[in-house]
Amino acid sequence: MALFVNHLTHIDVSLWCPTKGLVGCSWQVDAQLEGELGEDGMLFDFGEVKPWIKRTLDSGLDHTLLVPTQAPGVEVRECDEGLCIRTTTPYVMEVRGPTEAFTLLPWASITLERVTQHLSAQLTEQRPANVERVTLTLSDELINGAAYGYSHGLKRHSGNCQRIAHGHRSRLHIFQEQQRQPQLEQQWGAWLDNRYLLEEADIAEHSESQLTCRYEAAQGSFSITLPSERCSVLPKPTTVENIALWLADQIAKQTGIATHVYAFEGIDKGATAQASP
Ligand SMILES: Nc1nc2c(c(=O)[nH]1)N=C([C@H](O)[C@H](O)COP(=O)(O)OP(=O)(O)OP(=O)(O)O)CN2
Repeated sequence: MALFVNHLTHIDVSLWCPTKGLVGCSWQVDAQLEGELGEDGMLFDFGEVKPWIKRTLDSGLDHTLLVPTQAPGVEVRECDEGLCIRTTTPYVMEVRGPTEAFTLLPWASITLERVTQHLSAQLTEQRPANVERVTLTLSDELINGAAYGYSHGLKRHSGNCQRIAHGHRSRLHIFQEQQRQPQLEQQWGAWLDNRYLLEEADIAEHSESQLTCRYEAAQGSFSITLPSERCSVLPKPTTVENIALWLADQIAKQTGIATHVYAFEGIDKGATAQASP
């Protein structure tokens, strides 16, 4: 007997890719549970499936930086903040933060298949009575048009969004004169893809080649150093509201036309803002 729950939740993470560097991802989570029926005729109450799986993901891998510890040039060590991750390929990066802000995975690269198996095994190990096996399916949102992955951290967020390197993969909709602008969407989506977005006030060091962003948050001290060309600096916190406002403003100035932006933060949510040149 098997029970399924589709669209159970989303996972928003950043991962270190040996070819692309820091990549923001959002994955949809579907779940299947196999086992025996209890006396109540149920395998596991639907009302409990979702909170149980969501709780496990939220307190584990969600909103962390996934680090493939066997990837070339990746070094992990303990530091005053908790953990220090250093990379060399494809670029030099250093991230420091509390241990729970990272998920260390003993692999050469992070793939959706490996993460899916890892989480399914973890949930199966912690399964409730009646349940014999839990199988998750993780998938990227199907996006017919422009999309971009980005990484950031929100130091004032009371939850796990304060972690300095978590990310999202997001749609981008741009309207001018009430019409979608697919060319502008592609252009800005490509420019934003795999960027690190940060608030100007959090810049600790900035040279032509490297930028360090550092802040204190409720969970601890965080810092990230990476190539300046990979970063975009916003005047305010990198909430999706401010990203929408910032993009609308930049695009209106670039094109000289009033612009309306729908910025998504991962799957199915976001903010909208308008700006005039
Ligand atoms: N109004 C806003 N609220 C939040 C923002 C924001 O920009 N504007 N941003 C965040 C974080 O960046 C966070 O990464 C969003 O993650 P989310 O998946 O929404 O967080 P939850 O775990 O609470 O939601 P799920 O149901 O698990 O997807 C937070 N808030």
